[in-house]
Amino acid sequence: MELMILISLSLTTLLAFIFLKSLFKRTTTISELNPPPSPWRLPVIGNLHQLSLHPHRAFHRLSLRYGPLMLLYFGRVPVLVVSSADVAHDVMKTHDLKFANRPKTKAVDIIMNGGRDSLLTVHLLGKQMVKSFENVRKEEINAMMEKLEKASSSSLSVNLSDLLLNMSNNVICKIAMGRKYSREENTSDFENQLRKIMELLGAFPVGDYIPSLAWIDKVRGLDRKMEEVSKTFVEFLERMVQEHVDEGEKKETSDFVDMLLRIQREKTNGFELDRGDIRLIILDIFLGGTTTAFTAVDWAMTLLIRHPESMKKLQDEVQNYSRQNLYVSEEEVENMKYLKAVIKEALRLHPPGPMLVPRQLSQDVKVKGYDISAGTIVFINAWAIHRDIEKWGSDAEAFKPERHLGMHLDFQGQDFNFIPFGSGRRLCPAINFAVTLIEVALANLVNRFNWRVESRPLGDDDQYYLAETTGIEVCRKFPLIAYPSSALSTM
Ligand code: HEM
Repeated sequence: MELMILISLSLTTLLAFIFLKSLFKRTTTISELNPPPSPWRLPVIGNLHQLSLHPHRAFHRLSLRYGPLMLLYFGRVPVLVVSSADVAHDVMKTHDLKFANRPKTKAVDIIMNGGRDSLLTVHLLGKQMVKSFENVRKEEINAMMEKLEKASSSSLSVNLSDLLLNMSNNVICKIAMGRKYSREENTSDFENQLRKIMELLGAFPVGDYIPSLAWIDKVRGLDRKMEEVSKTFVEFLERMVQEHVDEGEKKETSDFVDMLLRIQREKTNGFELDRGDIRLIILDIFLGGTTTAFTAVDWAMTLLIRHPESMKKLQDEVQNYSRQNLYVSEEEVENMKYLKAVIKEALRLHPPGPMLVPRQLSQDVKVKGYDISAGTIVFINAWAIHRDIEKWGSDAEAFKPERHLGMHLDFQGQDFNFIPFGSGRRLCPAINFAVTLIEVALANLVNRFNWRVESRPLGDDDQYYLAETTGIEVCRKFPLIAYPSSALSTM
């Protein structure tokens, strides 16, 4: 009996020792961790109260105090904010693979069925493919020019933002699905659905960050709206894919859906695709492309109209190369150095995704001596990096296309001081697609027309013309209303 008591006492002591040892080890490991600097935070909401309607600006302000690698909490979710080229290099190059996931939010789950990564998107948006759709761009830019010509001959203003959005939407629709789904085609429901999806993907589902408050999303109808829009859009895409199947080989031209169906049939390069994959790839292309390319031209035009000396320089270059033709071709645009500098400068000051697209860390990692845990969401504040005076000089906030003339910066994210399309394995797959469209659209707008806007009655031109929307993609808050007048006849 005594022996039994002795054995059980020894066992209990041993177990207690093992338990305490592991507990002790755990606490020392946690206390040995060196997390990045963090601003103070509130118990339930974390740092959410420190964000403003323009998170890239709020993050920038905080980073001036807490440094280029800063840890915030959205509710209980850790969020890393990167605000210098040096740290961006470590995240997107040194540890690229660990930082390559995209966060799975509720919206991605419901609307995009969890989301998927596809190499095919890269293939569809590659250089050769982009070239083969030159005629589509020409047709749609000319359609926009016709409207501008009408406004010009009656001295009327135009909503240039709207025309640009319509043009780029039409280009993407035709290339992806073989036809337009625009207001003029009486298929505006497609545009509305797309807009709703973008709004919902950019919405802030409280439950994703503070699970105990998930009921708020239900009360404000967010969950229901996501389910509805997802169902309607899936039905639309399914109908559109079926139309392509029914038309089969009869069609003369081929679009992305035809190509994906062919890959599905022939299992090209071992790709196995189902209908769900095809729908998601097409949706991905719309979500990535609908507002970004138009926004870049919209900001470039805003900046040029506000800097007449740059506008004049650009018009001289374009008209010189295009020999006063009505349409400036993509071949002519190739040689226009100032045009390329203007576009880089517009993307530097107003990257359409100022914080890129969020990523999520898949494994624990050490960056610049700080420990960051798996699951942390990561924002790269490209907007702040693009305005860093250490790289860009004391005039970093100014629009000066000339600064790019002596530089060899490209859009591939090799130099982390300039990353409007991101970098590394998550680099935007549509750089060629976007830049080709932006260059040829901008060249044609300034080749054919002189532009002016009305001064604001209250003299608040800066606040008005440079005001930004909120959200992950940042466009002009107010549409660009401008007066075109013929530039070719005045030469
Ligand atoms: C000026 C125009 C554009 C800009 C500035 C831009 C920028 C970006 C950025 C910053 C990312 C995330 C990169 C990263 O995480 O490192 C991205 C991803 C993406 N972009 Fe673009 N983009 C533009 C145009 C387009 C267009 C026209 C399309 C489609 C036709 C497109 C499709 C995509 C897709 C599908 C992704 C997701 C890639 C992934 O998650 O791996 N983008 N883009």
